[in-house]
Amino acid sequence: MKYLFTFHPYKRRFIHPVQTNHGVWEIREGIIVSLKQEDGQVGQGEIAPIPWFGSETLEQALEFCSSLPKQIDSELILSIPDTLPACQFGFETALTETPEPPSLQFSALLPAGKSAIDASIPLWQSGYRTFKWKIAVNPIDEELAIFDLLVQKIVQNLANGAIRLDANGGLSLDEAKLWLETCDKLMANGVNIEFIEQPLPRSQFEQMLELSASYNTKLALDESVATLQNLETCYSKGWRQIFVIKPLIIGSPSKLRQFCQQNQIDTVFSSVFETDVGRTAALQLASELSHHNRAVGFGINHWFQ
Ligand SMILES: O=C(O)CCC(=O)c1ccccc1C(=O)O
Ligand SMILES: [Mg+2]
Repeated sequence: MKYLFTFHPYKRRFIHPVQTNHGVWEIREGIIVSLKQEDGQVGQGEIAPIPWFGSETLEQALEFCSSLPKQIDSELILSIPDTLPACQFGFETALTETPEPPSLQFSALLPAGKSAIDASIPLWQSGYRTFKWKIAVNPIDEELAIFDLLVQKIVQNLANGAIRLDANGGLSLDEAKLWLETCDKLMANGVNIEFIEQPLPRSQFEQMLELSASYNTKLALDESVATLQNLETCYSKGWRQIFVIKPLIIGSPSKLRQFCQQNQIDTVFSSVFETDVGRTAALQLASELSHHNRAVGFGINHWFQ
């Protein structure tokens, strides 16, 4: 099948810049690709790279789009190299129509620092029961003190709430142990700490593997499994706890499907602050492939001005 190919770059400013251990993120840039069939039907897909996370850059994606002829076919799309994972996702999802995904449980992302506490209240009231809080942004004693209040507010007082922490690879080994001890104690008191995400940088896989065997609190890999090749490597090296999957940057959705069907891995699907085009395709994959006891990290769909 031949398609008429066009693409449109976009740029959106966050209402509240996103703060992580990697720094402050103010503008989300990406590309919407359109594939028009001979009968006039148009399929859309989204390319939303995060270079600091291990995907290609926006420039590389733009260069790839610009290098293509006006007419392309699915054979070309299925042969996009693994060095362009966000392009693989954008083009492949534009080939197929996505039905409305069934309803999923969503996790809400709290702002870093102490504003998390106030932010959690209206989110709880609007129905969120899983919250993710970024750590390794401020000094650890400050964050431990805020965490204590956060747990009192949202998890302990109100039954059935869960909290996940995301360090974005920003902890030292000692800090990671301190967080894990803290979480283990809370868990022993009935607090639902779902997991700590990417405590150490991806260069420290072996240490994370050891930590995952030494504490009750679970660990999730995120930066370490940014692409499908990374995920396969971590799985083959013995990772059996949680894998965060960011569909828009992991690469080919058909290869992801294949991997998840062959290996019963524990997954958490997560957004990269894409538009509704990528979001719909990503949620479809999440509903097919995620374990339904884990909320998807696609909460609050109004990030942008
Ligand atoms: O996963 C979520 O709940 C929200 C999305 C999120 O945290 C995120 C979004 C963009 C880039 C990196 C990350 C991250 O998980 O580190
Ligand atoms: Mg993360």
